[in-house]
Amino acid sequence: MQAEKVSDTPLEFIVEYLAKAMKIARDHPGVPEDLRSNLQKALNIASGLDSYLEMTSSPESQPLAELYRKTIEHDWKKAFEEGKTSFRLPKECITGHVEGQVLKMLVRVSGARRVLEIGMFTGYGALSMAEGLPEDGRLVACEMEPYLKEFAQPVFDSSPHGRKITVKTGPAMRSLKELAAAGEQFDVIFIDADKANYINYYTLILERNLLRPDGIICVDNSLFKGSVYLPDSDDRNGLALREFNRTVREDPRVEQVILPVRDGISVIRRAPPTRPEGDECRDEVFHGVQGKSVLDRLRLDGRVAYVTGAGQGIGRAFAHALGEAGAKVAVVDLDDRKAERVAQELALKGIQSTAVTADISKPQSVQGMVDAIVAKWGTIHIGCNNAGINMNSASEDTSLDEWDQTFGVNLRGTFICCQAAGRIMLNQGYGKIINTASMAGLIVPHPQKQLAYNASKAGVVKLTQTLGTEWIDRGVRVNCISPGIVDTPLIHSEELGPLVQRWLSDIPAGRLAQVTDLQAAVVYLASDASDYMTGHNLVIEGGQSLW
Ligand SMILES: C[S@@+](CC[C@H](N)C(=O)[O-])C[C@H]1O[C@@H](n2cnc3c(N)ncnc32)[C@H](O)[C@@H]1O
Repeated sequence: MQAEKVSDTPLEFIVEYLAKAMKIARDHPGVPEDLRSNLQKALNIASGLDSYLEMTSSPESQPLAELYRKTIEHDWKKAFEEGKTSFRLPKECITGHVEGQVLKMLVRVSGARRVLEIGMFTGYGALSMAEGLPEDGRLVACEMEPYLKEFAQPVFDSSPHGRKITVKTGPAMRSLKELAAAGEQFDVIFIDADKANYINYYTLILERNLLRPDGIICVDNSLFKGSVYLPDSDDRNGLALREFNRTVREDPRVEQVILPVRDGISVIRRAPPTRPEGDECRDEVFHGVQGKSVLDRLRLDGRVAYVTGAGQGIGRAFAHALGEAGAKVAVVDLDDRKAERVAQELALKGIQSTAVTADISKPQSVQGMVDAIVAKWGTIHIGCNNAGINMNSASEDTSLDEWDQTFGVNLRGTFICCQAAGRIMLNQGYGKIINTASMAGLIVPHPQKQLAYNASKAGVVKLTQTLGTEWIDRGVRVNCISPGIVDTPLIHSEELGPLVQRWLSDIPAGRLAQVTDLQAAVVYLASDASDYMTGHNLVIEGGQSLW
């Protein structure tokens, strides 16, 4: 038999009292109809809210639903009587669907990688937040009762996110001190244990730097059934929360808002440091350039980029990287289906993208590409001239046709793109051009023969140096990236495949480059963080050119 539901949140109390008032109004014929009708309206609004929030929040995962069911069905009284728990834990302790979704959302939108929970109970909140963490994210849950760790672990094990969770049993204060002593720091901390200790947890978190700058503390039950604002309340926990909320409100190190979800969730953000006295700290090193941290300076929000040869391989990886950093991306390729496919991939990730077909060896085609992008997005800020070709032949056999074709795309084509996009950029006084050169412009990769490719890529480096210095005073930076041997389908051809083992012995890093090894470089060169860099050849080859 289901136990009668006990009111636990301000809203549940409102519903309970309205329902009682309504019953009285119904039972007393003398109550004016108007009063009855208004009471009913208030009751309808209040009693429908929680179930509506539940219904409209994204559904919980199967392991979360299982955890909820297991928790609600468990006999907590018996567990206490049998000495399995040191307190009688009410099942209402559980965070539940809507609050779990709020926590997961906060973890996701803040980009958190490390989360700390103080007071895990059966792990609903922990698993919700773990679901919001990236693959390599980590959550430490502090819980007094070893019994609860045993209770939660099988469900954690059934979830693909459970392995992100480590449970530390024992008093939370002791665990926090251990974590601080080990130099641990968290992006999000959820406080949901013994209310009287909230203030001590909060103080320790800030004083021992357990929360990273700009990190978030969430606090559960911060409205404590309304007793934090009811003048006649003498509930000990409610009064502790009232004092806690007031202290946080007056703490200049943080900013706070309380969301009236369930029993109240405080969201507390650790504010950026206030300007200290003394000249040495009042600079951009301390406060960031225009107040932006180094990671924020790598963002490309609002920028318009194109990448040629973006239908596959390195170009596709560049297109994804620029889009992930916030840019709108024109995916340019000779093959319209490939361009379209990559543009769709970007769109799936919520990146604004467009597919453009162009042959970069043809000036009119390149002009068409530039015009199409400008017509769509108004300008171009970032040009990645990446398309290139490579035909292998011994130098004595290299035909002029092969030479011309290779140079036509790799060097002449790159110049055509630089010039067409550069005109737009010079005109607006801002631009970032990133050309794809090659390690082959520095050393002579062997044993394969590729004279035209090597010479054309060496030309790309000189083109980059020349444009980079000629245009920098008008706001246009031109740099290039020289990848080593990249693991793309091209090198697994019948001709080149057998050479892979041989190449590996020439690479200090002991492996080929993956296209993802190049992604951060293109974002850096496209961003304001690299504004003082121009004409540079950024070599990413696992050390191969140094041996
Ligand atoms: C409200 S429940 C936590 C609910 C949980 N966050 C969830 O998502 O379902 C509070 C938990 O804090 C634990 N707790 C209470 N005092 C503690 C302390 N001093 N140290 C560690 N855990 C404590 C209790 O055992 C209980 O499991």
